[in-house]
Amino acid sequence: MKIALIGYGKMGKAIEAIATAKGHEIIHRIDVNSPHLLEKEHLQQADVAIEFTTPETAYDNILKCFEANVPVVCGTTGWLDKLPDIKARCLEKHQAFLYASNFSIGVNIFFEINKRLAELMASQTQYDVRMEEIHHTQKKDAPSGTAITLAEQILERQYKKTRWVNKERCKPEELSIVSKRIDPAPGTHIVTYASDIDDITITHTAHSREGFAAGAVVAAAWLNGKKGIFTMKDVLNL
Ligand SMILES: NC(=O)c1ccc[n+]([C@@H]2O[C@H](COP(=O)([O-])OP(=O)(O)OC[C@H]3O[C@@H](n4cnc5c(N)ncnc54)[C@H](O)[C@@H]3O)[C@@H](O)[C@H]2O)c1
Ligand SMILES: O=C(O)C1=N[C@H](C(=O)O)CCC1
Repeated sequence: MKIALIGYGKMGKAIEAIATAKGHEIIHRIDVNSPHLLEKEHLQQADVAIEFTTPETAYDNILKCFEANVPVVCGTTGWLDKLPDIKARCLEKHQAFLYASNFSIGVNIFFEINKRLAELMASQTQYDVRMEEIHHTQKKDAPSGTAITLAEQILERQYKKTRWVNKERCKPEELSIVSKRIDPAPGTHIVTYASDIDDITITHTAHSREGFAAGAVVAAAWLNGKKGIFTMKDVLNL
């Protein structure tokens, strides 16, 4: 599979290592210094594009992939206000798009556990739910995309909570997400249900970026040749 890497930072480099080891070919490494490689004539040489850049650049990069008729796997977080628009344009232009706030298999299983736990706790009103996420200090967005996914899963099932907030002290109807930035944390997510009697805590701790990168490569191989909008649930059959 010929891959165009859009974003050649920490994730781009981790993806390159895994994709190359699996026998895939990286035909473009695109970053802020090589914007010309985002032109159609270059992008269309790839079977699939993998986009890990910045909250400010993901939207335009994805549209360029659609213009070049290249399936795109995107892991950039912090731009989700534009996701409905990207999905509409993907369908309108008959393209292929797969977004995940977190590509690791472990986190995608954690998402399923989080949903089930939220369902079980919905009627246990003696517990109050809160969240914490810990990442490295270079991270641009807060809360993390993964934390937002977890929070939305809880909000869909916990009738006591009406919205998430990115602070510790909040109203009873708000779901607190505390963001900590500590090097070199690749990504830790903690969901706690606390009561006077006991606490239930679920935690996912990434030990490196390998899981995110490996998941993105699996997703890219899966998306190659398909049309439509997909998630990691489709890839992993969860
Ligand atoms: N979904 C996941 O599993 C997952 C995992 C880790 C990180 N992320 C997200 O991926 C994104 C990138 O993370 P990172 O740690 O690699 O960041 P990074 O800062 O190390 O790298 C970002 C790269 O994007 C490049 N870039 C900036 N503007 C660009 C543009 N217009 N076109 C092409 N490239 C451009 C930069 O040159 C840099 O190489 C972040 O949003 C992060 O939150 C997602
Ligand atoms: O390093 C990052 O940045 C990460 N971003 C994703 C998020 O925002 O959830 C996934 C974990 C690592």
